[in-house]
Amino acid sequence: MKARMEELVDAWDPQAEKPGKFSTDVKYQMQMQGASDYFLDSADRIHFFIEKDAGDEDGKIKNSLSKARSLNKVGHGLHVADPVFREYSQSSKVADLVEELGYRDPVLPQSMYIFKQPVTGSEVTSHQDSSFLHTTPRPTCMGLWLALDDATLENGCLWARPGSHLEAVRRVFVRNPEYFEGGNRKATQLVFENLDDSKAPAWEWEGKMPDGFEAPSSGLREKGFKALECEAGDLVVIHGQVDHLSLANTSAKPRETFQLHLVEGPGEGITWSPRNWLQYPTGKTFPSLRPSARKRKAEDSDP
Ligand SMILES: O=C(O)CCC(=O)C(=O)O
Ligand SMILES: [Fe+2]
Repeated sequence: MKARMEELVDAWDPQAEKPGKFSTDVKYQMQMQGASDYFLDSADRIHFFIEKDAGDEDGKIKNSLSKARSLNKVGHGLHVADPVFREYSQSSKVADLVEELGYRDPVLPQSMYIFKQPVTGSEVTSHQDSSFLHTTPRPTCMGLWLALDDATLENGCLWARPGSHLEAVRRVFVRNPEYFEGGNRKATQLVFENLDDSKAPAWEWEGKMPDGFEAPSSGLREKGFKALECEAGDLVVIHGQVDHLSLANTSAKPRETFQLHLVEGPGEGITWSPRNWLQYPTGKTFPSLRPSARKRKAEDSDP
């Protein structure tokens, strides 16, 4: 996967494509990423997003940085658009695991390759994945987070808050009806909508890390987070309601990961929210991880 990503980055022409910037800082997300069609169009494609500090005003990569070192992540369709990532994402190994975890008609809406660059890799603020990949009548999102390097306290490993999987989804990140239905082109394209803020920790609503970025480890532990250090090749399974985050990588070591997100599909009476930021082009559906669907596909392509 690392070797394949190097090839994809080599072939990427930032001048031609004008990379999007990515940050989980809420205000920034509304202004910059929310204003980017490149982000909205990335669902079934391979799009490149640079760190917010890696670009100038028009999104051009600063001269001091190579394109490879500027990247925050690549998404959100590696699992459909690239053969190497597709092979892993739609493998029996992944499908069997997901089935064992109780999914009956799982589909794969999204994948991401996160770089968390040495020294410049920024934090991912605390969130529940079901805010970004929402289903009704109940949330069904699950993340499969694969470490491609050892992930430690030093280079920005994951942190999660045990027990938070029992809490409600507090907000959803949706396409703004004012923009998409009301035709207000001055409105932001994406907005957070509150579902249940009764139990939300104050720091979440301020769009901050629980600790305000200072003395991270102790602040996080006080708020109930635990570090999930792991080795390259480990897979962390993240329930869609679990609060999780990662801190900036201030070390010289890389921390690359490949993430898959799945939800339960229509066979189980579950509907992908038409308001989710991520929507496939008309006529296309998310790839299925259901064993029967995968078997049929393998037979179809068997010469
Ligand atoms: O890799 C990270 O730092 C965070 C990733 C994440 O939030 C996810 O995979 O859901
Ligand atoms: Fe996440």
